[in-house]
Amino acid sequence: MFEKRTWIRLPRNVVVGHGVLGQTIEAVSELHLTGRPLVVSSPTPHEVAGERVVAQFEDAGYDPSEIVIEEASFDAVQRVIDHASEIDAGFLLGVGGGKAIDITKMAADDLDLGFVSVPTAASHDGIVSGRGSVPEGDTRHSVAAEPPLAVIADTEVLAEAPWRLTTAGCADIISNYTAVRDWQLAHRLKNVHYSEYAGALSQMTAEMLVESADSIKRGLEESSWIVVKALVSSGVAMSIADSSRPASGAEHLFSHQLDRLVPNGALHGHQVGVGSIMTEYLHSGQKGKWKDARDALAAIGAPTTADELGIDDETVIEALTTAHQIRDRYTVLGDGMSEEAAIEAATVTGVI
Ligand SMILES: NC(=O)C1=CN([C@@H]2O[C@H](COP(=O)(O)OP(=O)(O)OC[C@H]3O[C@@H](n4cnc5c(N)ncnc54)[C@H](O)[C@@H]3O)[C@@H](O)[C@H]2O)C=CC1
Ligand SMILES: O=C(CO)COP(=O)(O)O
Ligand SMILES: [Zn+2]
Repeated sequence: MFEKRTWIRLPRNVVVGHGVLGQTIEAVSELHLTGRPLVVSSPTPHEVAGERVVAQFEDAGYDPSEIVIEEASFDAVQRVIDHASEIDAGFLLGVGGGKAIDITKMAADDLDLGFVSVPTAASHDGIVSGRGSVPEGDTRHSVAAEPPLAVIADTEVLAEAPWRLTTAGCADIISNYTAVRDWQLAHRLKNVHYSEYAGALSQMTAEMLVESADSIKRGLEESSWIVVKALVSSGVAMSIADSSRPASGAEHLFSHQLDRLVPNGALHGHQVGVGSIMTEYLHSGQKGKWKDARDALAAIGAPTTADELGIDDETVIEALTTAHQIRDRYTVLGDGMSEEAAIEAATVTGVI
């Protein structure tokens, strides 16, 4: 008997463009979501877009409520769950960067409520994914979460966000190259399930972004359009895989470890970008493609060195040698790098 089964959960409405934040009610009512909307955001996104979303619901006769969270943590998820239960929320909207969106999709999953993703920055590829990424103690959890029923990505809002957020989104996409290489390696060495479709989509997304590098420029709204489409595509790859594997390999483990060592350090996308220069070197050696990764990042103005991340050399080495401990995910780091090997990789690639 044929036993294979797959269940791919994707958004129904992906609304991208100039001023589409003003179409929130339309996008939501088309989904037949009922009850009180709960808008979840973090402090700046609350000012940039959250207030406007709440005002639209008020004008349309809904009875919205809002909660502002400060960080991505299980405590924050619980606060949202408690607030949603208190007000008897009917559905949730996550308005903000990766952290606010992750918290909302995890709370929505627990509450069994619909969730709408409203990114205010093109800084990460969790906009569409059905995964949540949260640190806890010495580890980093990638947990199944509620994928959005709709995405409302207003390119006017995204283009007005600080430029570094957009370059971080580009770097999160460029890191897909090494993430897929790690995934294939884990498939060959550890028989980890590999999805050809998800792997190919993730790689193609990175290729298309790199080919568009000339059009990704500060002050051009078109750039936000290009980047957010890539972020959506990368999230779809994660949804197809039902795992963050297509977009998260050793370069992400390195970044997660940096988050532990230097809380509030550099942006997620910038860290994974620098990580991918070094993990590409580990995959393909000195004459390999690590220079392509570095040049692609440099072309869009993302950091390529520890200095540009604002992180000292010792911390980079500590993160590299301990990254494999973060999570049970086999990558090119294997069972860990020696300090000498880490210094060699970081030095040859010019990261330190
Ligand atoms: N679940 C998933 O599949 C994925 C999750 N992530 C997670 O997302 C997080 C990284 O996302 P980020 O967006 O970099 O972090 P973030 O949510 O902390 O946002 C970065 C900063 O940008 C600010 N910001 C957002 N929109 C703004 C705007 N329009 N104007 C001015 N400032 C604005 C925020 O207030 C924050 O200070 C990490 O926790 C990472 O693990 C990243 C990729 C995929
Ligand atoms: O950041 C991600 C993909 O870009 C998600 O990855 P994690 O599963 O490592 O949190
Ligand atoms: Zn990422």
